[in-house]
Order: sequence, then C-alpha cells, then structure tokens
Amino acid sequence: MMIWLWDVNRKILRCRDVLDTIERRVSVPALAPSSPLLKACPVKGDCQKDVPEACNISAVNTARAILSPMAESIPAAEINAAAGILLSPSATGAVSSSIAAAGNHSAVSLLSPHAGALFCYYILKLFRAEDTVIHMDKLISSKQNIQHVPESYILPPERRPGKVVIPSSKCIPVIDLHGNTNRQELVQRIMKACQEFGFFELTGHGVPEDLMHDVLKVANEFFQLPSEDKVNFYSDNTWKKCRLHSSIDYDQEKVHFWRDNLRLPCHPLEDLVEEWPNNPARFREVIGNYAIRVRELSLLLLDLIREGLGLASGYFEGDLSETHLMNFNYYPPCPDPSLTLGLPKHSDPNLITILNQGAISGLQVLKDEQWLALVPTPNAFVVNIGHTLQVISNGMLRSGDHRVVTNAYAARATIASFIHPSIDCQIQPANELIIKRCSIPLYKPFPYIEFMRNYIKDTRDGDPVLKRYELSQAQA
Ligand SMILES: O=C(O)CCC(=O)C(=O)O
Ligand SMILES: [Fe+2]
Repeated sequence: MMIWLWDVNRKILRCRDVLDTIERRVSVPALAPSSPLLKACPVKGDCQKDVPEACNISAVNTARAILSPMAESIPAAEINAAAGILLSPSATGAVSSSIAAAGNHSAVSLLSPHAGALFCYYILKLFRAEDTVIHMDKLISSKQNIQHVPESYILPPERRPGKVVIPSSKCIPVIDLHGNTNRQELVQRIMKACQEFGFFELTGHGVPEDLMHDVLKVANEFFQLPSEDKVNFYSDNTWKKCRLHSSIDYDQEKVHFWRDNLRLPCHPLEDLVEEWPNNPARFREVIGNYAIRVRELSLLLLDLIREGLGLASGYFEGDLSETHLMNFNYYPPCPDPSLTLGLPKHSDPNLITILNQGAISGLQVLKDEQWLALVPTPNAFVVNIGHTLQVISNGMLRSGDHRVVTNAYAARATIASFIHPSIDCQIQPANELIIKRCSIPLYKPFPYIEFMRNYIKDTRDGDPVLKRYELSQAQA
C-alpha cells in the first residue's frame, strides 16, 4: 500500500518525501495521548466529524481507523488515492479538490497546520513500516542467507555469463598521468586507448590512496546499514537523481541484475550534499572530498581528449559537462554467478566515467567480441568513454562495452563517477570535427533527455541504444 499526498503546489509527493519534509518542519515528540504538544494543536472546528478525536486519543489508532477502509477501496494501480493532509492552510482547497477529483471520499482532514503536520506524520509512520518492507525487499543486500539465485534473476541462456572461465589479465592500456611529462604524448596515448578499447587504467592520478580506500569503506558501510536507515533514499523513479534502488529498472525489467545502487548528484556539491546520506557519520565528508577530486580529474581528462580531437579550447566546459553523478554499486555474493550478472553488457551513456573498483574483480570489457576480465590494479582508476563522447567525436572514439559478473565469496563495492551533459543539451557530432575531417555525420542530433529515456529502456532489455541514432550513408 502506498500513500500519496498533494503538497501546496499540487505536486504529488511520495510518503517518504512527505515524512522527510514534516520531520524537518516540526519536531515530533514521542506520541502520548496526553502530550501537551498534541493538546496545543487543536483540531479545527468541524473536522471533528472527519477525524474523530484525531489529536486527543492515540493518533496512530485514529489514522488506522480512518485509512483502513479508504485503503481497501483504492485500486492498487491508482496512485491518486490519498489521505488529505494539510501541510499549510493554503493547501485546503487544493487537497480537497484533488481528492474529490480522484473520486476518493472521506478523510479530508481539516486540521490546523501544526495538527495537520503531526497527524500526517503519524499516518505515514504507520505505513512507512510497510513501505520499508516492500521496497527494501527489492534490494539484494536486504535478503538474508540466499541459497539459490531467485528465478527473477536468472538470465536466458544466451545472456548468461555461464561457467566459461574468462582469463584474467592486465588487458587494457595503462596510462600514468603524472609519469607522462610530455602533454602531446599523453594526449596521443589517451586517444589511442579510447579508439581501440574505449577503456584505460589510470595511475599517477593524484587522488590519495587513503581517500580511494575510505570511499569504498564508507560505501560498504552504507549498504550494510539496517533497512530502516536506508529506506528514506529508496526510490523506483529512474529520474530521481539521489536514490537507492536495485538492478536497473526493477519494476519494468523482465530479469533483475545482481546489484544494489546508490546514486548521488554531486555538482554543485554545496547545493546537493544535504540530500546525501549522513549515516555513516563520515559519509558526506569522505564522499564530498572524493567527488571534488574525481570531478577535477574527469575535466582534466576531457580537456586532454578535446585536444586530441582538435576541438576548440573549453569545448566540454559548461552545459556539456554540467552534471556529475556518482554510482555506488554493491554486488553481494551470489550463490551461482553463472546464472546472473551484476550489470548486463552496456556502455555508459555519458561523456566519461571514472571507476574506483577496489580490489575485487568483476568488471569485464568487450574487445573484438571477446570478454576480457580486468584484474584490479591497486589504487588505479578504470576510465571509460561513454556514448555521448562517441557521438560528439563522430565515432572516432568508442564507448567501451562492459558488464559486471558476480562472485560467490565476497561483496564487491565500486564507485563509478559519471560526467554527463545537462539534460537540456542537444547532442550531435561536433561540427568543427566534421568540417576539419571532411567527414559525414554518423549520428543524428538528439536531445539528451530523450536519449537517456531510451538508454534506460534499451540497457535493461539488452538492445544497443546508439542504433536508434545512427545515420545511414544515404541519410547523412
Ligand atoms: O562496478 C563495476 O565494475 C562497473 C560499474 C558500471 O559499469 C556502471 O556503474 O556503469
Ligand atoms: Fe558502466
């Protein structure tokens, strides 16, 4: 059962979001029928009819009594059922008419703002426990003692990694950022790696070893927290930037993947850090420091690539590299890694990705139709090019296909840092490049927002998203 509310702007809010808002707005005391705070929040006159004694007997029981019949009458598929709760006096009209429009009777509680907030709080508390169970059950890290891979995670035979042993090797180029004093040579090496593999390992990058290590430690600690400490971040909305979820698109996909994921927006940091978890206690500090360092590093690498492509100085600055997201991936041990994948074959959608994969292997890169298993190099980053850079470079650089396999013995945490264009950008092969090389564009222009929509769908279904945007010779 999910409870939905309307806020003063008639935006539909999820239960958790409302709870958070309320927790920020009112300090909620332990509920006691005689609580002076409850007495201090009288129910407004005529609402006694709708919300009998809401605030002077146990509000939880009252909430249950009011909501139970209503909850049963709500068709599961309809989200516009609600408890009408007033978060501010000006919401009265909006809430009442929304509920009336949605055809739901009852329970428009005309409370004073403070009483409304309190009442709302207890109603939601009631349902939060249930919400926690429903959502947190989707996380693999919430499942206890899994002996077998559940059916819904078993891939069809042609998409399974199977039992084939993929030889591990140091298979992608290694680039030492500080060991290369000659900038031109460095640019050439990066370009070659991005053309041939779409991947390289980066050493000498300047991010301190203890920070590389600490971020993974804090990430591991986050995933191991009890469910109730994480549920506030859970969301099935693939567009929500700050969210905890599992697999790729859990409610829409045919088969699930063996990974939990916390995604955080990171730029501009000072505006966003408040949205991040603050448990473990060091989370914001450690991850914040790291986010700044990897963003700087990504922009430096993008600038080297820009130079290699012969694009004007500053080409990737501004909107094109505006969005910085970090993916905290968590792959718990899997009882049979041959049946499932942590992540299916995909290329990243963005410009450039910097991955801190710790010491446990799992990442595989596709080269000449062969999977190569990467052996992690201590304190090195794995860098890869995303679809957007492939398109801007008109196919000169390639986004590297990769996938993640699971293992049966140890949980693996990784942090992937993505630089994306802002969602309003139009993406297309760089004009200067087409002109300079007298080439024809290989991709049609597309709005990044539309591309991302298709990307999520195609990745979960195993389809190549760039196919949609390729131009045939005749069209170009
Ligand atoms: O966890 C890994 O090894 C890779 C993660 C990845 O490919 C991603 O987050 O897009
Ligand atoms: Fe990826």
